[in-house]
Parts: sequence; C-alpha cells; structure tokens
Amino acid sequence: MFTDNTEIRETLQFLVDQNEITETERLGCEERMHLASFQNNVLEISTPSRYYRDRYEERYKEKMEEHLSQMEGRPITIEFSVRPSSLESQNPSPTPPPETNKPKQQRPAGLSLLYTFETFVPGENSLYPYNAAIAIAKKPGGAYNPCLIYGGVGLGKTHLMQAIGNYIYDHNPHANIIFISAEKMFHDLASHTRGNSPHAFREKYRNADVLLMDDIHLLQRKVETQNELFYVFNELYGHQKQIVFTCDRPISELQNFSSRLTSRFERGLTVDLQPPTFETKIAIIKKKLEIEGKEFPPEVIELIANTIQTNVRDLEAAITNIHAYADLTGEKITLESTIARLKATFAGSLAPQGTISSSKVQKIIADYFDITVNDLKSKRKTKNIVYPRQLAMYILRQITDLSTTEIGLEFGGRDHTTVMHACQKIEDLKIIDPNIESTIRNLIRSVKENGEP
Ligand SMILES: Nc1ncnc2c1ncn2[C@@H]1O[C@H](COP(=O)(O)OP(=O)(O)OP(=O)(O)O)[C@@H](O)[C@H]1O
Repeated sequence: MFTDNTEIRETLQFLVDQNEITETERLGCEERMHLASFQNNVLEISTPSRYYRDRYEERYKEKMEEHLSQMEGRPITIEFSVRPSSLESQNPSPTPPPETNKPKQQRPAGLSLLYTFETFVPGENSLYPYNAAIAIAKKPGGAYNPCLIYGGVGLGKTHLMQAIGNYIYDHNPHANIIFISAEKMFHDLASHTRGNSPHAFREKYRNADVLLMDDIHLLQRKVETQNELFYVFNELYGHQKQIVFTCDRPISELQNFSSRLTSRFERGLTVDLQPPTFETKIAIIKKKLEIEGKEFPPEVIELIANTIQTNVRDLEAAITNIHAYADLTGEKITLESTIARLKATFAGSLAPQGTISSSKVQKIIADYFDITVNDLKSKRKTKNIVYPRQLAMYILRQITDLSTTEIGLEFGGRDHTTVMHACQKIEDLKIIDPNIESTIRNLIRSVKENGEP
C-alpha cells in the first residue's frame, strides 16, 4: 500500500468517473502528483511548485481524501508538498512559475496602466465584481474560472478586466496575457483565414495563460469566430488557464450565439456591474480629480453627481469639459458655469423623460434582441418575438405616461388587455429570473441615454 503512485492514479480516475474532474485535469494531475511518503495515515503528495501545491490543495484534497479513506477503511489525510528538486523554482506569484526559457513579456497590448485596482472606486454597485476580480488576479485559473463581468455601458467592465491583467502582469511578467476585444478577435480570425493560416490563430490563443476578452456580445451572429472561440475556450479551460469575458447583458440573453459556448460560460462565475449610487459617484469624481491633479468646489462635485444619471464615462466627460472650459477661458468653476457646461455637453441625456417616444423604445429593444421593429408590431407569436414585445410594452408602461390603450396601438393595434397581460407576464418572470431586473434597468438606461433613433 502506498509504495508508488498507483493509489493516486486510481483516485484520480475515480474522480473522472464521478464527473468531479475532467479527463484533461486528470492528465495534468497525474503528471504532477507523486507519492512522497506515507506515515501515520498521512499521505504526502509532492507537486512541482508552490503554485500547484496550493491549487491542488484547494481543488482536489477533500475529494481525494474522501475516496482514499473509503478505499482504505480508515481516515487518510493528504498533504501536498513541493518536490525538493523544484524548490529553487518556487515563485510566490499567483500564476504558474515561469519556465526558465520563457521570455519576460512586454505589458500586454491594449492593457492601460490607468485601469488598475488602485484607480477603481468600488461601491455598493460594484463591490461583488471588484472583489471577484481581485480574487481572480491573485489566483488565476483558480475557483473563479471562467468569469463573466456584465453590465451596461461605461460602468467599468473593461476597467476591472484590465485591472486583472495588469495585476497578473505586475506579479508575473512571464505570464502570457492576452487582452482582446471580441471584435478584434473577429478581424484577427478573418486575416488569418485570408492568409491561409487558421492554425496560427489557434496557436496564438491556446498559448495564453490568461485570456481577457472584452465585449463578447459583439460576436453575436459571428459563427466562425464563435467556433474558434469554443476551441480556444476548451483548450484553456482544460489547462486551468484563466478566462475572463465582458458582455453588455446576461449570457442567457445573447442572440444568435452558440449554446455550447454559453453553457460553458455559465459554468463559471458571473458578476454584474450596476450604475453607481450618489455616494459612489462622489467618491469616483474625487478620485478622478485626484489622479488628474484637478480641484473642483464640493458643491460642483455634488451637482455633477446629482445630474449625471447615466454612467461613469459620462462623469469623466463632465469633469473634462468643466475643467477644460475653465482652463481655456480663465473663468472660475462655479455652480452656474457647471450647469451651463453640463447642459452643453449632455443635452441629449439630460432631457426630461417626457421626450421618450414609443418608437425609441421599440428601436432599442429590437436592436438588443436582434429583431426588427416590424417584428415587434407584427402578429408573430414565436418566443424570440413575444418576449421582447412584452418587455417593450412593460418598459413603455414604466417610463412614459402612455396608457395601455395607446401602447397597444403602437404594437400593431393591439388591445389594452394584451398590454396589461404583457406587463403582468414580465412581473411574473422577474420573480423567477433575477437577470430580468438588470436587463430592464440596462434597457431603460439605454433608452434614456440615446437620442431619437
Ligand atoms: N468604479 C469606478 N471607479 C473608477 N473609474 C471607473 C469606475 N467605473 C468605471 N470607471 C471609468 O469609467 C470609464 C468607462 O469604464 P469602462 O470602459 O470600463 O466601461 P465598460 O463597462 O467597459 O463600458 P463599455 O460597455 O462601453 O465598453 C473608464 O474610464 C473607467 O476608468
């Protein structure tokens, strides 16, 4: 008993049979786990590095102990250790220790030093994604893999994703970190295909230690890129490489997106960013001013936080405009000058809600669900049309003064009872599916942010 690796191998195979680990994981473990000693019911398993020791301890210790104890009929404790021969290569960094011949990488293309955890101001709206991002950065490929960060525009998805990349790079510059927008990946694939080198495309992405992919909703309808991403995903996930995606909506609401991909995304952690509260907006403005070495009177900061209801990008635009105007004209920054600047910069998004028309709502919802406004108005009753139609009616009821009769007329002359039924249906769905609430919030925000279509 416990004279070689037999029991370890059998236990790993057992975990595969029980669907606790994948075949790829088993192969990796088998290669790296070796019997070191067995004394007083304590099985010491050596691993090549501190990184693997910690990872295995977290992922497999409990399951392996349970199986071995059952096999042996006595409680077996596992202790993972680092093989003495590899002690010198121990690396306290969170990512796998670099191989000696692996070159130090340049800071990955696209990663901005402005987007770090230090420059991100967490608030009630973002604490969960912020903490998740830190946990991922400290332990890539750990418990939160893959991770999807979703939310409306300008709320900090890219910032958090880049902060993960910057942190990993700063702690392990040998890690191969790829940060790419989905759109860029689409073009990258197209150029590799044109150049007859699809293999080079795969090779490039499958060698990543960390893949950070921004705006995956832009891959809707892009079947070829989705297929390639599926391949890359499996490769990276199988080798416990960290994958992070951002998206403008919950994954279940992606249209024309391969279900084998969405089901894989859903395996991991999903976190959403909401618009900041008044207090968080104040903290963000102060932070931005501090970073840029600017000063605004406190009442001006409050006015900006009160006025900008949309997103953080607009807060930044407000700061830039107010400061630039004062700088270029020599005028003091006062409440009056700030009101004038805000009106000039955000004429559209500060408009009163009364200007929201049903055609604007219909256009935004049709675009979001990748259907046409005519579909919304039509008699078609397929699921992919009925749900957006009900949602559009519900949102119109929420944010306009239109009566149910008037709303019905906007949807191909439907009766007011149909509109009432639609609103009730959405209320019911909100109870079952918590994602719907945030979708509604995001759509309402889009309606308010966008001018007349
Ligand atoms: N909590 C925050 N603290 C500091 N800055 C923030 C915060 N949230 C967002 N920002 C800033 O707001 C701007 C927009 O953020 P970001 O680009 O990450 O948004 P996004 O959600 O990716 O938007 P989009 O969907 O349009 O790509 C960035 O300059 C970012 O630094």
